[in-house]
Amino acid sequence: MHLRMFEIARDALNKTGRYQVVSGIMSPVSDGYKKKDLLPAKHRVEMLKLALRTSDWIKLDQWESSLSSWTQTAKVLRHFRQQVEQQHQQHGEMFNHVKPSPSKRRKKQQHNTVADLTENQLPSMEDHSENLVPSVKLLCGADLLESFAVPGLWDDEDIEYIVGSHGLVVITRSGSDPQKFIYESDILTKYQENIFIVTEWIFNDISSTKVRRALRRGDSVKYLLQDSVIDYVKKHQLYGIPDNKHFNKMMPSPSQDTINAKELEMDGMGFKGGGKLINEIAALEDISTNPSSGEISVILRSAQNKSGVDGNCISRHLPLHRMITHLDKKSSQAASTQSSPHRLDRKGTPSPLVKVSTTFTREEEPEKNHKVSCISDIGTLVRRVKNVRVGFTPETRV
Ligand SMILES: Nc1ncnc2c1ncn2[C@@H]1O[C@H](COP(=O)(O)OP(=O)(O)OP(=O)(O)O)[C@@H](O)[C@H]1O
Ligand SMILES: O=C(O)c1ccc[n+]([C@@H]2O[C@H](COP(=O)([O-])O)[C@@H](O)[C@H]2O)c1
Repeated sequence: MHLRMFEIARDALNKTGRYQVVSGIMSPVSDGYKKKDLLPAKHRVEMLKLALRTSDWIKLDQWESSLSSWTQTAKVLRHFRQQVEQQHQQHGEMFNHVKPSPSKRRKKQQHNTVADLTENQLPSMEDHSENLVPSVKLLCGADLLESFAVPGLWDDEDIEYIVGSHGLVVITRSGSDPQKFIYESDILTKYQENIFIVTEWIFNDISSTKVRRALRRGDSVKYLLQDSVIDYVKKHQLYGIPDNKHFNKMMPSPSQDTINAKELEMDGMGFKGGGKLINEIAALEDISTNPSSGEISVILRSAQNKSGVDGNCISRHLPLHRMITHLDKKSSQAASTQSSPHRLDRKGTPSPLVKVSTTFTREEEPEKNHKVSCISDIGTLVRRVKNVRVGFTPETRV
């Protein structure tokens, strides 16, 4: 949501026609902030780098995080203003996407020097010339605005400086009422012209605390964080994620998922990104269940290898050490016979051909791995069998 906030704010400001947002700056707090669960800046910075790879306008700035002690937000904003002014002097045109006409530009050059600008002014579309220095505003959620009222948390003069000299862009958050909060605060009411409230209608009650909690519990956070960030968290065992094989299999690498999806287009074998994928065509020969033990067996017969040890086809139990990522019934020559699991039970019915894709990760040798990580299409079959529990015992067959 920290990244979404930038997008929401940019849209809202640009739509007014009075602003053109030229850049977003993400400034991770220093380790000196000592907030509970705050990871070392080194990791937070790396995760941000990964998360920001897909943005061409939100930039990571490491100045604040590189300091050993915590810096108040007012000072951080002052720092960025100075930086923006410096950059503007050196490469003024970098902030200009819309070039005014030469006559207009001359006029602006005469009147809009850095000193002419009030500190909280952002360049409007009309005034968009190289002589306008972009202003720096603090982007926050409504809860941060409301934290201004927490006794002893913020210095009054800092609040005045932040709101009076820079300005705020506040994204609404469930449970908050920024308008009311501003109304009840004398200082905020005084500078309310500088507070831009953006009502976000696509409510998203996500919070870092909740994401960290999910990670700690080994729950999936896919689609809440970028895949690359999830991989980083896993690799470095951050946020107390369970360091055990069970967890690793319950939350397989998202990048691996992507690779598998691509690989599924092709038949054959391959190693990519640390994972080994085997696609094979097999005949679904039998599915049987044992309600008392919870055991489920699927017997597949390799369609390629017709010469079995006993002279028949090789029947293969798919043990749980395999992660069945895909059981493609569309490739079946007799897909319709699969609609009823009872039919599958009956020996002698034509064996439907299925395409099975299994994935092993390099670190996890299949022989040692006895737990199911993911069952996709076969789950439909399994759900139809009443009173069957999928067990996680080494003997269980799927
Ligand atoms: N879902 C959200 N909607 C609007 N603003 C948000 C949301 N999540 C975070 N923010 C804002 O992001 C900024 C960074 O805050 P912070 O790091 O405390 O995020 P958080 O997700 O609320 O974290 P935590 O759960 O640890 O309090 C704050 O201004 C906060 O208001
Ligand atoms: O400057 C202050 O007095 C101040 C007081 C409280 C919080 N902040 C900043 O607010 C940001 C969010 O803080 P938090 O604790 O809500 O994650 C973080 O960048 C802090 O440095 C800043």
